Amino acid sequence: MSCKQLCITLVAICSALLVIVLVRTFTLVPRKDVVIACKTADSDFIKLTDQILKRFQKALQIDTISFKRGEYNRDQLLLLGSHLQKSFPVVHSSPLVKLDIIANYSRLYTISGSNTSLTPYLLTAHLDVVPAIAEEWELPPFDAQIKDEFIYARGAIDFKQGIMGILEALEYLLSKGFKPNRSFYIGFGHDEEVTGVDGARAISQELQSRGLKQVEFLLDEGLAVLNGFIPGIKKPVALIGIGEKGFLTLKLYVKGEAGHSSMPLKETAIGILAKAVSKIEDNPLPSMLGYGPEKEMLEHLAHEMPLAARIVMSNLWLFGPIVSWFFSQKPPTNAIIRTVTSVTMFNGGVKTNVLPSDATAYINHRIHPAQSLQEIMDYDRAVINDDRVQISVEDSMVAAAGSPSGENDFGYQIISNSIRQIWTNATTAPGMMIGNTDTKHYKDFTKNIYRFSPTVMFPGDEKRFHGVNERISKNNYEQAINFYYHIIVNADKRLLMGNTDTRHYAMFTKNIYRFCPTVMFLGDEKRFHGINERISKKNYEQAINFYYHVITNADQRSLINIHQHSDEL
Ligand SMILES: CCCCCCCC/C=C\CCCCCCCC(=O)N[C@@H](CCSC)C(=O)O
Repeated sequence: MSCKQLCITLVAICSALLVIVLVRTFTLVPRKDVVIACKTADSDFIKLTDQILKRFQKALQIDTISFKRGEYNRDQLLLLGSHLQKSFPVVHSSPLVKLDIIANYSRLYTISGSNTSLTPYLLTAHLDVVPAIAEEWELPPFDAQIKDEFIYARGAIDFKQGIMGILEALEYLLSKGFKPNRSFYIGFGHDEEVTGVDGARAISQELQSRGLKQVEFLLDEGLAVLNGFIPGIKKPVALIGIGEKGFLTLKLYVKGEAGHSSMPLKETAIGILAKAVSKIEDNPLPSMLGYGPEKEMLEHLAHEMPLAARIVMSNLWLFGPIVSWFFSQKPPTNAIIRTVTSVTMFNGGVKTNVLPSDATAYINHRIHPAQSLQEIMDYDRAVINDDRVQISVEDSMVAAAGSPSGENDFGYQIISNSIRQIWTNATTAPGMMIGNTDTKHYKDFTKNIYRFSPTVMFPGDEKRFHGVNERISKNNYEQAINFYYHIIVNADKRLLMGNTDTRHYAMFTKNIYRFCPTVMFLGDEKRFHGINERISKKNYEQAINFYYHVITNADQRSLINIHQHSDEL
């Protein structure tokens, strides 16, 4: 090939790449319904009264701690149960609501809708919290004190705002006479923090034993309304978890030889294990960017970014390695692109002058959906590369596949629209839940599993999860209640409003109606988007006259003046 031909080929390749890059950059724009913003002045806005605030604080003061599987504060769970019972009298006495206490502490509410042809949906949350080291907190973790408009307490964002928010919304709706069309369930597990095997799993079994086969969608805790987490985007980004990372907890064990510390061996069990752990920390797993829900997330968000970032994010096939490097720099973004590794426990030795007879460490991986448990085990074994370190699986769960997040996916769009009614300046996008939830116990009921917590977060707040100074602002708690209010109201509809163009006009009126002047017989429904679509000449004449009457009737000042035919005037 001559130099000229080479140049022409290179220019052709670069031009083709440029065209692909630009086409992707300007065509990846997600659906954006027009939603009616929820305003504090709205007649159905639920205001954070003193009473509402006090019962939330009371719920936070009850230390429903889970320590390990089967080990949780049973008395406190019972106390929280009676607090809920007292705080929400309408919910607990409504003929539309049935409450079942499952496995002693979990709660399953069944809310009966009038239209049994609509598939019910499921809202879930958990009653338990993780322990807290009180001395490290600014304010005591189980006092729920308020400082600078924030309520500080263990469980404030994980996840008693969900428990109380859902019940506040339901209490309000029922007290206003709300009678749902669509039935729904509310499931509160009592041991989510220790895998939910006693609580959520039992709720799921109860639903199965009742013959429930399917729910329309499930909404559990999850991602949040994030400010400043995603490089290049200034406005809040509300991520709806459509997938969930798996987890793998490995136990590393080294058998040593006890003896007098004055005559040490070359290496002790602790030394051998420390080297293994150090190798694990020094060798993070590779980036999986582009192979999981994070790809969809970035493509959804690209149009919100400045041009250069938009080009990069719309074309991960080309710029993936740069983005991977960039995202690896901070823990929250690093968590979405790879399987992460945390050495969470290390034990060995009994006395300062005794050589340790053994040492144990635990490694907790959160697994990217594109990788298998086996791959991670093999990777760790190869990195440690020392047969003296025994590796066994303590606990595991495979990652959850991505739930649908398309234009017509009812659950996703209901959640997305409800978010945007509350956080009107936020953009929503599908994301990957980096922690774990109780949703694993409900996966047989639906593919439409979504994970979103109505929590507003700023950089640094991620450390409050399971850390110190967990808190929520009063305003955010009010938003959480109203978010669940809109979820319940929006999900009560048969169809997404977005199935017609009406969604683009929603800001102008609540009075939106859908009717085609078409006469149909059984079987004609297949003609829609099918074959042999047709209309009779007579029907077309009727359609013209129907619109004639719509225009002339709507021209009246009020309903009283409506006439039947112009010749009757
Ligand atoms: C670019 C996007 C970055 C994403 C940033 C995320 C910021 C933080 C948002 C949400 C954090 C979610 C983590 C909290 C998980 C809460 C639930 C929980 O703790 N579950 C337990 C379950 C134990 S059972 C194995 C868990 O350890 O995961």
